[in-house]
Amino acid sequence: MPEKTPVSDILAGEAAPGCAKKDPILVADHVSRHFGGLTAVDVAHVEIPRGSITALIGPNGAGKTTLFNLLTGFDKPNTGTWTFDGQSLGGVPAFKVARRGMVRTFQLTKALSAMTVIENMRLGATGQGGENVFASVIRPLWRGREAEITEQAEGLLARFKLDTKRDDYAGSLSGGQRKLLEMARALMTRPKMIMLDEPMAGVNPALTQSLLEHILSLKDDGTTVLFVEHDMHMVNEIADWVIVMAEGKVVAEGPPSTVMNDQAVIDAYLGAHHDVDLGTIEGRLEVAEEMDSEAVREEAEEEAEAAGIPVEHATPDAEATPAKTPRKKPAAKDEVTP
Ligand SMILES: Nc1ncnc2c1ncn2[C@@H]1O[C@H](COP(=O)(O)OP(=O)(O)OP(=O)(O)O)[C@@H](O)[C@H]1O
Repeated sequence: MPEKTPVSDILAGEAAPGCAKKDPILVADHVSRHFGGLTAVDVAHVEIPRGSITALIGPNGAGKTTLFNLLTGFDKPNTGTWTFDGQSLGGVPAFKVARRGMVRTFQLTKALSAMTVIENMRLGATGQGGENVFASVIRPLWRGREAEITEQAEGLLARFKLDTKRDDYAGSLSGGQRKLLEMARALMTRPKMIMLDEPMAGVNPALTQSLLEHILSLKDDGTTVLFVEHDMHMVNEIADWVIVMAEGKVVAEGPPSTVMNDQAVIDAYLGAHHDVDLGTIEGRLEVAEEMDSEAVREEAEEEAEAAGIPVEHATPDAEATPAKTPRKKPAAKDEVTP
């Protein structure tokens, strides 16, 4: 398994929102997207380091998925320019973005679930997300390349241990197997950079380690990985670099060990928990658990001690829910856990 990339290999100067990288594969400037009166994304500048694993984190509604959609050509920005591997990509449609080496994964749609695993893989060769299945099937790219595409697909299925599922309907796969299929089909275009949208959502905890290893193996192959994830344990475990968004902007950047204790990050998460009573120690501990943040946890525990409240009392289910276990986002409705 690859070691974490040292910060000195990633960073060109000081770690700060929008900071320069030594070898960025993606550089974006003034990217904004408005939905009516709502500003979903308003990123002044961001750089993604080549050959590393970068996590994009932030509270719900921070704009992470919208930014993914913009950069990969699945949505159009109101303003902004960006380059990928030195080439301008603004305004380039999604399937061409994929051919230039940048792909994103998609949760399996109904149409894709009704196709077999191998058909999904063949479709991945077109760089389509799955919304326009029938148009992509007839793309001229197919002609004369079917045997080659099938061979490549079978190789990837073997790598992701899905070869025994080759002719099963994708909809019959477990949550973890679906995530592997999403990753495998994205690799059909042999991308330089892969963008994973919540790779851990809906995955049985027993399969998370194997999924993490598959993601690390992408880096081992020299592929740049950018992923959106709410599972902070995963972020700590595999990310070399973390970019934090809140209210459409990049609010912090750095290696996982420092970002989780950054005041701007803590504020962004705390501010997002309107449903949690942050005036209580229980509320603070709940947020600490979600962020996997020692700093927030220690602060809340100190407060509990000062107030003479035993921490076990402040967290009645502390034993049932170990502090290091982050809360998971619920699985998508159509996902079946193994
Ligand atoms: N097509 C759309 N039409 C209107 N508003 C949208 C649309 N897509 C996203 N938004 C809004 O833009 C904001 C950013 O959403 P986005 O899904 O990018 O956030 P996110 O950080 O990915 O959130 P989550 O972690 O919950 O997936 C939200 O307020 C969302 O409601």
